[in-house]
Amino acid sequence: LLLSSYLFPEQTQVRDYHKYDFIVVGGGAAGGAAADRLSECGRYDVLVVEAGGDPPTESVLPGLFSFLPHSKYEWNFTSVNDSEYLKESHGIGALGLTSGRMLGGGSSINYMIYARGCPGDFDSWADDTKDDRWNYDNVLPYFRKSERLESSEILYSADGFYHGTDGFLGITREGRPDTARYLDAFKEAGHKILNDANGRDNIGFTLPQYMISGGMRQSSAYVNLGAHKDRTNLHVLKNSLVVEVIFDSDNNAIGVKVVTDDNRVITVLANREVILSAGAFNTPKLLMLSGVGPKQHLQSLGIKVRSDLPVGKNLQNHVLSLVSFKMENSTAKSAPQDPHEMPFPIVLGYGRVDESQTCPEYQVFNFIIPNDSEAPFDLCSFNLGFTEPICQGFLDAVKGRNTLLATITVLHPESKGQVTLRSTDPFDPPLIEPRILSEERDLDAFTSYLQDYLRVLNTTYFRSVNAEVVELDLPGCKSHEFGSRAYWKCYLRYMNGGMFHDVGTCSMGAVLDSELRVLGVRRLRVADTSALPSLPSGNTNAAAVLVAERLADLLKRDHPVEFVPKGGCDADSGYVSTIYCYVNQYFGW
Ligand SMILES: Cc1cc2nc3c(=O)[nH]c(=O)nc-3n(C[C@H](O)[C@H](O)[C@H](O)COP(=O)(O)OP(=O)(O)OC[C@H]3O[C@@H](n4cnc5c(N)ncnc54)[C@H](O)[C@@H]3O)c2cc1C
Repeated sequence: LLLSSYLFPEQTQVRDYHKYDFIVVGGGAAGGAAADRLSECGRYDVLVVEAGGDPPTESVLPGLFSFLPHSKYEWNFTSVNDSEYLKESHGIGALGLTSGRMLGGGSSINYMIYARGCPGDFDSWADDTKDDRWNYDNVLPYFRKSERLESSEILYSADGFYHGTDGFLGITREGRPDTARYLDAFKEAGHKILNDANGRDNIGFTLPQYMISGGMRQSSAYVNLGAHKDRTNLHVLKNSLVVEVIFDSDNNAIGVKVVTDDNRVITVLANREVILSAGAFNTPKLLMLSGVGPKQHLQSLGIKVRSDLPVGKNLQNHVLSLVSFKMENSTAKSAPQDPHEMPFPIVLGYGRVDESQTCPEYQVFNFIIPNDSEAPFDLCSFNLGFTEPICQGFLDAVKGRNTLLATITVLHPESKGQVTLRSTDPFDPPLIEPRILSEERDLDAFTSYLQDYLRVLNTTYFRSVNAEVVELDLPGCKSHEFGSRAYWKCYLRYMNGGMFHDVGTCSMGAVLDSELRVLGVRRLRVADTSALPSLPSGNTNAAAVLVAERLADLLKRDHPVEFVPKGGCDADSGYVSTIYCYVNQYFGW
C-alpha cells in the first residue's frame, strides 16, 4: 500500500518495439526535469523508463528523509577497495553509497539542500568543455528558470536578481530562532554572514535554502513527473530496468532493451534520441554494457567496443567528516516534530583558508540538536554508516546537553575514483572505487579546513556554554594529543565518507561533447551528474537540474517540429485571442 502513489504518474503499458520520440533512461533529478521540459511543448512523445517505483510517504514528507537509506527505495551500493582506515570506522567495512531508486532518484531521497555552487565552478566547466555556454553568466538563466523562490528576504534584496519565481522547483529559506546565536558566533569567528549563498557572494555562513515548498519535498517525481501526470505525451514506465542501449550498424542509438516489472524483456525504440539520466554510477555502467567505454576493460569482458572512451573514470565526490560539540546543559523535553519541515534548524557555512580562492574550499552543515534526541546516533550510523561504537560515543558524550553536530566537507578534492563493470550481467552492481582521500594533499587540506572551522570554539557564545568538541576513542589516534593538528589529521583519516554527490564519470570534454552527446556514436546523450567535468562548490541536485534544462533546449533546437495547428482558433473572436490560441497550441500550454 503506497498512500503517496496518487501524486505520481500511472504505469504506462509499453508494447515490444513501441516507438517514442525521446526515451529518457532514469526518472531522477535530471531525467524527471528533462522529460518535463521535453513534453511541455506537446510536440514530442517522451518515455521515461525508471528502475524504481513511486516514492513513499517517507520521501514526500521532508522531515522523514533519514528513514530512506538501506531500503528498497535505493540501490544499496557499497564501495570496493577502500582504505584500511575506513574498514575501522565504517560498520560494513566499506562505504555505503546511498543512491535513490524510485521516481525522482536522488531528489526523492536527498537532504533537500538547495545549493548551486560558485560562479568560478561554472567558468571552469566552460574551460574544460571549451564552450562558453557553460560559464556562470550563461548557466544563471537556467538556474533562474527552474526555480520558484519563496523568500521575500532574498527576493526583495540585491540578491533577488539571481533568483527565479516561475520555475517548478519551490525553494524556501528557513530561519528558526535557535540559529541566530550560532550565526553571531560564526561572525565573531571572522566569517561573513550571507543573506543568500546562491548569489554571486558564496563564502560565509547563512541560513540554508531548501527544496521544500508547501511542506512537500520538491523531488522531480513530484514537481516534474507528478505535476504533469495528465500530459498525454508524457509516459512513465516504472519498476523497469534498462539493460542495454541498442545501436544500428552506423552507431546510431535507436532504442533500449528493458526488463519490465513482470520480467518481460522488451525493445523500445526512439525516433529521435536516447537520453541517459541514470546517475553517476548507473549511466557509466549502462554505457559500458552497451559497448561504450575503455577498450581494454570492455574487451576483458568480451564486450564489443563501439567507442573507446574513459567512461567511469574521473569519479568525484565531496568528502565529509563528522564533528560533534557538547553545547548548553539542558534537560528540557523537545516539542514533537512537524514532518513537513526539516527535523532540526541548520546553519550552513562555506569557508576557505586560502584567501586568494574565489570559491569556497569547505562547506559545513551545523545541525542544532536538543538534548533528548537520538539524532546524533542515527545520522552518524544509519545515514553516514559509521560503526556503532563511534556513533554511541557521540551520543554518550552529550548526555544532558544540547548538541551541535557538524558535517564538514572538502568541496574540491583532488582524489578521483572510478566505476567499472563487475560482469556483463546488467543486474550486477557496478564496481565503485571512490578512492576518497587517496591524495595525501586532500587530507592536509581537510585538516586545515577543520581547524579553521573550530576557531568558533573561542567565541563568546561557545565559551559561555563551555562548548567542547567530543573526543572519540579512535584506537589509531591515541598517540596524538587531543586537539593537535596531528590528532585532527588522524581523526579525519578514520572519520570520513562521501557526501553522496558523485559526479564526473561520463564528463563533458572527455566522454561527451559540450552538447552532452556521447562521442563516437550518434543520437545518444547523457543528462545527469555524470556529465559534470568537476564538482560544484555545493550540493549537486541543482547542477543535475541545470544539465536537464540545457539538454531540453538543445534537443528542441536540434529536433524542430513543423507546427500544425489543431484548428478551433476562431478568427472572429478577435486578433489578440486568435494569436493567443495559436501560441497556446504551439507551446502545448
Ligand atoms: C542521501 C543523499 C543526500 C543528498 N543530499 C543532497 C542535498 O541535500 N542537496 C543536493 O543538492 N543534493 C543532494 N544529494 C545529491 C543529489 O540528490 C544528486 O546529485 C542528484 O539526485 C543526481 O541526479 P541525477 O539525475 O544525476 O541522478 P539520480 O537522481 O540518482 O537519478 C538516476 C535515476 O536513474 C534510475 N536508474 C538508474 N539505472 C537505471 C536503469 N538501468 N534503468 C532505469 N532506471 C535507472 C535510478 O533509479 C534513479 O531514479 C544527495 C544524495 C543522496 C543520495
